[in-house]
Formats: sequence, structure tokens, C-alpha cells
Amino acid sequence: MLIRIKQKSSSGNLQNFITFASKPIKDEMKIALIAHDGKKADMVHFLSGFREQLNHSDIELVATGTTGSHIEKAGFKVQRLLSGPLGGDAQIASMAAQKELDMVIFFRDPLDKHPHEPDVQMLMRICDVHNIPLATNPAAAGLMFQQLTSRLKS
Ligand SMILES: O=C(CO)COP(=O)(O)O
Repeated sequence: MLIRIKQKSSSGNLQNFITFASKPIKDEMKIALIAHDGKKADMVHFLSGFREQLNHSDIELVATGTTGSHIEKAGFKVQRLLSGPLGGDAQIASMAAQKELDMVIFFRDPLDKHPHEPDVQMLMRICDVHNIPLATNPAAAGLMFQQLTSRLKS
């Protein structure tokens, strides 16, 4: 299925089209998980609510370093990359750019400062460039996760 949306350009002309293609049923998927310190508990809580689906052997999890250690302690299998400030966000952006990810869940803390804010912005930009579903809060992540996992072969 193809959905086309006509958009008004800054000059007011209806000339831009955004195209979404619904993805086919998948055999496996890879989800990236990142949470700022103030949101790590929310990430674990979120994942625990989907434990049954996440234990599906065809869902692979990858996370930035410290987020990953919290996720591991909660009993999930996850590939841990570098910590965010040391390049973990950049590693996930690289995976997104190479279309290796089906979804990025990034619980940002909007009330805190982050020394690696350029990396955070870069990751979100790369997701938009490559049309990778990106959820930055649990409400959005829940909706996307349910929709995505419904495409997994049972
Ligand atoms: O800083 C982060 C995201 O920008 C997350 O990194 P950690 O998971 O290593 O804390």
C-alpha cells in the first residue's frame, strides 16, 4: 500500500509529496533503545510491559552502554554499544543510516542538559533522513511497537 500526502511548499504551491510504503511481514527485526539518565527507569518499565513480545527470538535489541546495562539487569538480552556521551548515539545513527534498524526508541530527558547534544540531534536527524520510526516517549513507543511487532511472522 502506498500513501501519498500533498504538502504546501513555503511558496504556497502544492508540489511536495511524501510517500509512505507499508512494510511487508517480516521474519525478524532490530530495535535500538536509548534513554537519558532521568528516563532509564521509564525505559525498563516500558520494556517490561512488552516482555512477552520482546522474548520473541526474532526481535533483536541494541542499546547504548548504560541504558543497555539497565535493560540487561531487567532480564532482557541486548547488544550493548558505547555509552551515549562516548559515541553510542553515533553508533546507533550509523546503524539507522545503513537501514539496519526497524525502530529507534529514544527516551530523551527534555529537562536535563547533555554534553553530547550534537550527537542526540544527529541521531534524530538521521532517523528522519532514512524514515526510521523514532519514538521519544513511552506513549509513542507503545503505539509504534505494537504496530511493528504485529508485522512479525508468528
Ligand atoms: O546518553 C545517552 C543518549 O544520548 C544514553 O547513553 P547511555 O545509555 O550510555 O547512558
